[in-house]
Amino acid sequence: MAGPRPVVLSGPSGAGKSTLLKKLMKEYDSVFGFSVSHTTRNPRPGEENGKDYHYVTREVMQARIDNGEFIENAVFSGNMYGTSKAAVQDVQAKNLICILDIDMQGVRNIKRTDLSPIYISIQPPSMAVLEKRLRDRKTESEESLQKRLHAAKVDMEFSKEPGMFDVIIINEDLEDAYGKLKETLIEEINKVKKVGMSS
Ligand SMILES: Nc1ncnc2c1ncn2[C@@H]1O[C@H](COP(=O)(O)OP(=O)(O)OP(=O)(O)O)[C@@H](O)[C@H]1O
Ligand SMILES: Nc1nc2c(ncn2[C@@H]2O[C@H](COP(=O)(O)O)[C@@H](O)[C@H]2O)c(=O)[nH]1
Repeated sequence: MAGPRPVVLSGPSGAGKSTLLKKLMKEYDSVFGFSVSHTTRNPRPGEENGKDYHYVTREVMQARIDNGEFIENAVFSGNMYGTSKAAVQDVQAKNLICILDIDMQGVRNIKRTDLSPIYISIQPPSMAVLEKRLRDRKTESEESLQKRLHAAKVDMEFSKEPGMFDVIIINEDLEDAYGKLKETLIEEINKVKKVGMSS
């Protein structure tokens, strides 16, 4: 379907992807729509089924993958995650910019599709800062935290692969990082606003 280009936000767990995308969706609520992924991990306090994720069992997730319902799927830190075709279509049907928050396996897999998004990597200023943010968030067990830190090291190298991302944003100061994110997306934002005004 023709429409605004989707946006992929990727980067290590704890780098600040959700924080940045929530700010963006708050400021431009009629411009962006979130692609609600499926996951087998448990909801965190405050997360809502159908809004943050569709929380499903492994059996349900695997059956839907086998049924061809996903554009991409991956195992991250021991849990399954995936972007369903319906999640993206729901946003695109409203002519909004679809935002996907996915890990690096998802980025590789999306590159094999015809989605053609803008690829943005959100990176932490250092591993030490990342670890502090993840610990302070208090959402992970020690085991999950260690898995996420291990994946983060791989992700930080992956983000440097030439051509992998259109833009890499270091999220040190939140307002600076948010400013860079808006700057990257302003052209697409203005296109959607223009269409909204003329319809
Ligand atoms: N620039 C920043 N300065 C300080 N703290 C930050 C900054 N950006 C985000 N945080 C905090 O760091 C923690 C991790 O951020 P967030 O949950 O947005 O990361 P994430 O990349 O979405 O992680 P995940 O992939 O695990 O969902 C949160 O507690 C958030 O409030
Ligand atoms: N490949 C995919 N990765 C996804 C998807 N949804 C989320 N994620 C990534 O998983 C990790 C962990 O997320 P968390 O919410 O448990 O902290 C993070 O890097 C997300 O970007 C997806 O559909 N596909």
